[in-house]
Formats: sequence, C-alpha cells, structure tokens
Amino acid sequence: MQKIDVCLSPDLIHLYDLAGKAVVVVDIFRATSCMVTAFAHGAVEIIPVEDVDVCASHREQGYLISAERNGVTPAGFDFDNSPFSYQVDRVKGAKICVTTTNGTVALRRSVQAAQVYVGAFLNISSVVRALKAWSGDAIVVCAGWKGKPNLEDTLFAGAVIDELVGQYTVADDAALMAWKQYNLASSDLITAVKHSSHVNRLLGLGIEKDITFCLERDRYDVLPHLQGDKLVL
Ligand SMILES: O=C(O)[C@H](CS(=O)(=O)O)OP(=O)(O)O
Repeated sequence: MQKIDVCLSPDLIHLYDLAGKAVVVVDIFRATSCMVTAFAHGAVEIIPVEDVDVCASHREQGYLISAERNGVTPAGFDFDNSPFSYQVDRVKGAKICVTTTNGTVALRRSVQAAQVYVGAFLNISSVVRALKAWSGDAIVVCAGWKGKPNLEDTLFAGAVIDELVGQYTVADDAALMAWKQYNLASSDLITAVKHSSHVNRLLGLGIEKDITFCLERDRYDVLPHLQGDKLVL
C-alpha cells in the first residue's frame, strides 16, 4: 500500500526523503490559500522566492510582485498576503513573484520531490484527486510558522489523509497525529483554530475575514504544481 507522511515544519524536511514522492505544500494562513485563489482568478504563473529583494527584482521581468513578512507588506509591492487581494482583474493573465514568511520557504525546500502540489482547504478535492491518481508515496509539507508546527496546516494534512485511507497508510506518528486531530476538529474548523497562534496574529493585525475564507473547502477546482522554479496549472 502507498504511504502518506506529514512533515510538520520546513525545518524538519531534512528528516524526509522526498525523491520520487508527491509533495503537497500547505500554508493555510495564508500563502497557499492566496496562490490557489490567484490561479483560480486567472494567474498564469507564480514564482515563489525566499528573499524580498529577489522578489522585487522580478518586476523588471514583467512580474507583478507580492511580499509579506510577519503578516505585513513592505512598501512598493503589488499584493499583500490576503486571498482577497487576488480576486481582482489585474490577476487575470498575470505572472506573479511571491515571497512570504513561511509558505514560500516550504515550497522552495520541497523542490527535490517528483511532484510538488499547492494545497489549501480551498482546493482540497483537487489535491485528493491528484494523490488518488498518484502511484507512489506522498508527503504533506506544512509551512508552519518560522520553523514551528501550527494547527491549521496540520489539520489540512489530517483532512487529506482522511480522504485517502484505504489507498494510503499513515507512515508515522506525525501523520497519525494530524489525522486524529482533524477528526476531533472536522465538524467546526473555525472553532478548532480559535486559540491558535496564527489566528491570534491575524486578529492582532485586524484581518478576520481571511480566517473564515481560508478554511472554506473546495471553493476552487485548481491545482497549481511546480514546474522547475515556477508554479503553473
Ligand atoms: O501572512 C501570513 O499570514 C503569514 C505571516 S505570519 O505567519 O502571520 O507572520 O505568512 P505565511 O508565509 O503565509 O505563513
């Protein structure tokens, strides 16, 4: 049977062998939710980078640029890290370069995998469909927060596992923990994440609507994947 594993933080990724595997990178609050939203609204390419200056330099090559550090956008960028910012006309047909605190780090560290998908609750059925069609093992890589695990990405990993039992077995305790936690939380994700650190951070920044939006299931039927250093559909 195929195995599915969960890497709870990009800082733990050295413990996992990504070769030959399908990886789903998730950053529910908010990077991968933004990327899924951008593609659903017509973006044609997203380059995830780790550095703000590298991101800014892509403007000369015709990219729109998006940056966020600690939830805040530096001056001069086209987009912040809210999924609502990508639901606008200028996203249609756009190439976008993005850097965020956690999500783009997780993506850059996953490039050795055979296939890298971008996952969020917003496109979870597209993710599950791809993993059902995949014949090898899979890993959900959670972006977490600055090297620490977080609840919402772990819940997403558990939700994916919940859809795949029967075809995949859980590889280790991180996957088992994610799955069990999801089963405790699945009837009300908003309440489940209520006291989490990221929700507190977003509320502190006055960003409440993003929380509900990012926890919505299957608003979009798109599945971005990495091709070289670019995300495409
Ligand atoms: O903008 C976000 O929600 C976070 C920043 S922080 O974790 O709140 O500092 O970035 P992301 O890379 O999307 O986790």
